[in-house]
Amino acid sequence: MKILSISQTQAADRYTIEHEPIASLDLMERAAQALLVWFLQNIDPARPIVLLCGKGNNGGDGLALARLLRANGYWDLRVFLVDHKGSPDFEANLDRLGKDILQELLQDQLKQEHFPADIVWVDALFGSGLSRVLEGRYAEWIYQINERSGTKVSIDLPSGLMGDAIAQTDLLRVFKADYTLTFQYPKLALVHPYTAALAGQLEVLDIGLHPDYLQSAESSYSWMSLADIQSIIKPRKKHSYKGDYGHAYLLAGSPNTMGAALIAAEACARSGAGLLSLNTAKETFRACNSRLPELMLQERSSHAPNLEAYKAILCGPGLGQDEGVNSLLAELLQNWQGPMVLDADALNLIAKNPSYLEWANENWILTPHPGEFKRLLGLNQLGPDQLDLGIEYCRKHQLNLLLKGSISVFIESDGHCTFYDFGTSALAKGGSGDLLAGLICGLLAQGYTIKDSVSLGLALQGRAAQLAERELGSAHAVLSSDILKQIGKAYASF
Ligand SMILES: NC(=O)C1=CN([C@@H]2O[C@H](COP(=O)(O)OP(=O)(O)OC[C@H]3O[C@@H](n4cnc5c(N)ncnc54)[C@H](O)[C@@H]3O)[C@@H](O)[C@H]2O)[C@@H](O)CC1
Ligand SMILES: [K+]
Repeated sequence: MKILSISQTQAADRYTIEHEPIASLDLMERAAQALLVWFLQNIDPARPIVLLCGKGNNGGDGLALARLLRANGYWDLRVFLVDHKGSPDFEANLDRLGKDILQELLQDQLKQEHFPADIVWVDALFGSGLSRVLEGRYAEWIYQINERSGTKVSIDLPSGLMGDAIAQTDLLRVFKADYTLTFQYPKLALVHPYTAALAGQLEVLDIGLHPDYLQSAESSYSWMSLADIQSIIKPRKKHSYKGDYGHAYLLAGSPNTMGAALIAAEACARSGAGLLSLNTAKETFRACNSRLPELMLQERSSHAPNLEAYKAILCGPGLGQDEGVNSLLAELLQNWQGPMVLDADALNLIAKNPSYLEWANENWILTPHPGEFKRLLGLNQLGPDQLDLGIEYCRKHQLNLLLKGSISVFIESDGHCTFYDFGTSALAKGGSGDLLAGLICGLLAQGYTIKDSVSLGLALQGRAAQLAERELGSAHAVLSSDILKQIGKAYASF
């Protein structure tokens, strides 16, 4: 699914209104119906709800939703208005709403009034029409509400977030949503690593914008959903043997950090790779054999072996950064032309030796977490320009980079970005990155393309984590070892 700019978003609305055709007010009603369905599925009608409505069409959505909520049994409703005059669709919806639940939003109201702790705040102040940072009473309201408890739901965009003007965002002047219900497709600010956390959990609601516009619109950003994954998976053939599924080669582990290598190796094997060799420290062989007897072990030396037999390589998990490892890595980077995942210590060594990037090519996939990303790019902190800097880095060195996070971004060597929201909080633990790197390497070994390996790897990791969480009852308790055991069920779930 493409991610469109705000001007394209506005054009998509106009195109739909003209070509479906549909009246703008009816399109707003369709949007409100989609919002209502989400509320019916997620919010108990007994809870108190306050809707904050601006005077543009985002406020109009809020008014239309308030009317539909009321008609569907949500009785404890209040609507705060910032103005009675606004866009035509806002005013039309204002006329349709019972006056008894309307109230003017006063300057200090949110600060002074008592609101119950289980309240649901609906933010319909600003959506895609926001053109500058919030100031004055708007900034004050956002500040006051962010201090309040309750469940916070934003319509289309959290107010204060400019859909695609990331650099202009003031993080302290944005409504901090628990859920953002956005229309038709995500906007860049909802998935961008600098601002995504402000949107909370993202829900994309289909409001039937015209498919012809969406198809023809150009964008270098896209969004992948789990529904897109099934078509990627290659079935395993009955008449096949291990050689059909590729031989993966792992350069990973050292005596103190074998766990990372073993997690990556097991993930690689469970992804379906036919054969798996691990180049690691000799003194760990006994542990490797007992934990994963499927492994073929190769004693570490400071020279790379003949790599002809292998289809894909993973370097990094638990590798360490000593001189022997460094020269072995350099040799691999220089000589191997096939698909390769570079993670953890391999990234740290590249950050220390930027000249290695001269050997980079389109088969490299760097998989940094934000700390490693900072080191690779030589940044002190990650600001609003982090994605642009990542794109520049990939284009310059002609490599691919997966920036891992609660929403991960895959930047291809041509600068195209794909965003993935497949993670769960169970993955916020050591071992998750090793597991993902192993999955991607195993998929590459089986002949999946670079992009498909990344997409399927993230999907398997995310789904397996969800399944482990369900089995154990809580995200807190999930370990990488639990996630590894769910990879089979994750495959079956697509
Ligand atoms: N037919 C359509 O175009 C549809 C629009 N929809 C809704 O319409 C929204 C966009 O509506 P609008 O374009 O009216 O824009 P908004 O409702 O986001 O707000 C625009 C208003 O805010 C003012 N404004 C902008 N920045 C400001 C600032 N920093 N401080 C104070 N005022 C500021 C503008 O002058 C304008 O009056 C979408 O986000 C979505 O919620 C949906 O109803 C779906 C259909
Ligand atoms: K909003």
